[in-house]
Amino acid sequence: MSLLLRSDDTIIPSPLPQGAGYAVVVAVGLIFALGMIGITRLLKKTLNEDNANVETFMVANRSVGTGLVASAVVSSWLWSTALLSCVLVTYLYGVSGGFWYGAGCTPMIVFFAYLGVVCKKRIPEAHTVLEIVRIRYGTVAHLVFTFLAVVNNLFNTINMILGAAAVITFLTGIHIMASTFLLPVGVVLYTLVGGIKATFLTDYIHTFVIAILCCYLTTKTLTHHDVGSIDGLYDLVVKAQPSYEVDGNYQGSLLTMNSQQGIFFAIILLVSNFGAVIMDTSYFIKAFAASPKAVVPGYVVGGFAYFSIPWSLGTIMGLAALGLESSPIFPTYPRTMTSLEVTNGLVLPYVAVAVAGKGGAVAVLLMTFMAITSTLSAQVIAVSSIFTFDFYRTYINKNADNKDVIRWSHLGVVLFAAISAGLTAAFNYGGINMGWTLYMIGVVTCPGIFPLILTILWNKQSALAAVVSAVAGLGTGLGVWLGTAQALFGEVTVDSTGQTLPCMYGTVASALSPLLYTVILSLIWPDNYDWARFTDEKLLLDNDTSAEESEREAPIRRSNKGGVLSEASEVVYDQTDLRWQRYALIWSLFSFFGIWVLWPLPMYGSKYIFSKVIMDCSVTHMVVDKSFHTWLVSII
Ligand SMILES: NC(N)=O
Repeated sequence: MSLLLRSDDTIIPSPLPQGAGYAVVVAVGLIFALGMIGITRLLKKTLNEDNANVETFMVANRSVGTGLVASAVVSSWLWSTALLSCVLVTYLYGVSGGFWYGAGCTPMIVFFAYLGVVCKKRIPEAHTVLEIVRIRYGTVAHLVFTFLAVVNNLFNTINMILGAAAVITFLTGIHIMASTFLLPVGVVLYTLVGGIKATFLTDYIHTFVIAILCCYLTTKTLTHHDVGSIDGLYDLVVKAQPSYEVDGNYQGSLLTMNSQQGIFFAIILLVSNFGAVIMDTSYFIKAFAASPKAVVPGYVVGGFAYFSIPWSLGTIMGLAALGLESSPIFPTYPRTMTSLEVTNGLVLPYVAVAVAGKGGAVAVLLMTFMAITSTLSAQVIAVSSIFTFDFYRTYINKNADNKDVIRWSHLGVVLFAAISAGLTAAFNYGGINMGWTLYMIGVVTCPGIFPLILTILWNKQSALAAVVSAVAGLGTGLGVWLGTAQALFGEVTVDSTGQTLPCMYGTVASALSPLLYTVILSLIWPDNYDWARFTDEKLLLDNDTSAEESEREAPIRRSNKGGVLSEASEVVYDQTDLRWQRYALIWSLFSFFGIWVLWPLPMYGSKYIFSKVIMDCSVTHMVVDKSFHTWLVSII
């Protein structure tokens, strides 16, 4: 990252008391857990949804509708990191930062609609994508991809907790270790009680609350007496410009898309986010949990709805931070923010406190808490599913019954939360913060992207090619990342490895080199996989209810592989769903070319500097977009 290395030891007093920190982190978490117990009981009574049945706990009987899928996609993708980082990159690079954050988060979610619908067609009874790898390629490939998937979930989770804990600590003064270890507690409780349905329901509530708080903060900023309006914000940025000449931006301007650092960040974010989504089993679980007709509209609406949140929040709050940093209302006044404060994600809380005082602090505290809990819940259930289906049921107890599997999935939830909180604490003590993980995460999360996609889409990719390309890709990415840090900065340290160029080259090498390796190996020694073989193995778990009891509760079907399926858990995929596959492909091409290429790149090429009128139009567009998407995801 090209941050000026500024430091100053003045500690900024927390705007809220420690009690508020504990109240939110512990009490709100417990309230969610209690609420979830009530909802789970209600669902069991009214809809016969029993979380003691593993198909319900893990994939919600594969019957979740479009609205919940869309809000769950937005919510599980709306990392606390995203809320903090979209403001951070606007502060660093100007208007391009917030835009690239939104644009770098949408195409992979929309593309996932395609992948999800193909998976549901080819292997409708799956719970995790790793089951698919095992059935196609066997044990070695299964272990390699399981390792890569867990690494991905771990790094994502650490990245989220690092940012959220730093912000909660600044806002309330509670010790950083307290927030690091207490944040996962409430999540574990309600996830244990509610299973994946809990994550869908809380995701809905979280998305709604976060969207309302974003509207509150951005409105409060634009109407603050030191800002006044969009024009006022523009004037503030123009006035502050001489203190913020950005290296690599056209004329150093904060108001241009022609930002070299901005586009490097855009590439890092786009590629590493493909890794974060494709290698995260929670997106596959959500696709498996959705009814076939809900996958595509759910992911497409969710992907597009997401774009407006970091774009608008990042642009308005990031520009306000630049405009107000030298004003007495800014918490760090008379000094500017240190590079550590910036990379810890404190730009958003500082500017929120500047424009809205304690109200702003409460809004950021709640937003961060809502974001971290919903995303953590998704991560926890993803790793729990790997632990249960890809470890316990595969290698320890092949004949595990429903009760065993539920017990192990609960154990997985607790273990993963504890390990990730422990590792976050270790990272913290090692001097690593959210900014560092934000930039380098793709190096470790991307090597499996192409081998995994081709496992689902290309019947010529062989087991050898999948395994070798992923492992060699990880080696290539790590080598390029560390080698570039050494070559450019003469040392391999936390500081040099967190810089933009080593992270960009490392991430791109991690993601693309496996494509080259796997295509070459598969052309030399091709596989010729028959997709029908995916359905040879029965993956659906029968529940433990006696036949007589089930007869009373739900109509019984016999699956073609002998399993007893309730009406709710029947896995259906008819040919009309091919239509959805086509739509998904069209939308994913549109999302990439529309949002990432055709819109921003001509603005980059033309070296355009935003005029006041265009700034007015842009900010109005983002506010309307955000309001519309909040409404859309809330009501469907
Ligand atoms: N959603 C992300 N990757 O910020």
